Amino acid sequence: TQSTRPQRLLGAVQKNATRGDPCSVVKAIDHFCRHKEWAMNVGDEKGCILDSVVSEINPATVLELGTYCGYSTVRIASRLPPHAKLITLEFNPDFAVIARQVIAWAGVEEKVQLVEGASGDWIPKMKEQFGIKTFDLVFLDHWKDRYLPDTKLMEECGLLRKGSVLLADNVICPGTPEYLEYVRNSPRYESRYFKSHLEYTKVEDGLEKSVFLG
Ligand SMILES: O=C(NCc1cccc(CNc2ccc3[nH]ncc3c2)c1)c1cc(-c2ccc(F)cc2)cc(O)c1O
Ligand SMILES: [Mg+2]
Repeated sequence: TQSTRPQRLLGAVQKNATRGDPCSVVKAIDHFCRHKEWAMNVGDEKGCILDSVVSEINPATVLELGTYCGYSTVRIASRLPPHAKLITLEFNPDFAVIARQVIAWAGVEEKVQLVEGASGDWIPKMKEQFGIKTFDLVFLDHWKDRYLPDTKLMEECGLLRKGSVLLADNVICPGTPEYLEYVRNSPRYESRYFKSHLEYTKVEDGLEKSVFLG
């Protein structure tokens, strides 16, 4: 039977990356997606912006919405301080199966909790299920029409504190117009656009970094 693109991406990691070396996992995925098959990872160019935001915040608690194959999960987890926790939500079970193996190959599973399900169901349960008070960083990379409703839900559930950072992928391509309008016009956020390109292409895309002001 035919393999899926995530399965072929995992194969490239197992063939070309060194177990326990997150950087080699990231490089193997980028090489595969640039030279073999495009895939919707945040990619190397936007990934460097993600890295700098993570290093700047040095977060103790991170929420990632949209794991896919675990590429950004590995990038973030490999930069977290000891005892920091990254919770990553994935709705698609086939993606989750692959992501767990990519995360394990990179050797960052200690810092990562992959939860299968939808953001709308899990965000209200974060505090009771995982003992989370607030998130220092949220990386939004799931269904683009969920960015705004989930941001409002996180506000309502008290998961954001003064200084919490939202970092949103794909605000240009595929685009998240309602989300952008909200964070750029709300007095409760200080928002900034980091211009870049759609992963592995010359098409414009970028990340929006929005600090919650409380
Ligand atoms: O759409 C995108 N990603 C989201 C996505 C997509 C499919 C499935 C899932 C299922 N995972 C999922 C769902 C709901 C969820 N709720 N909570 C967790 C959670 C997890 C998620 C995307 C697309 C493009 C793109 C494609 C084509 C093109 F031409 C240009 C650009 C580039 C990207 O960087 C992208 O990130
Ligand atoms: Mg994305």
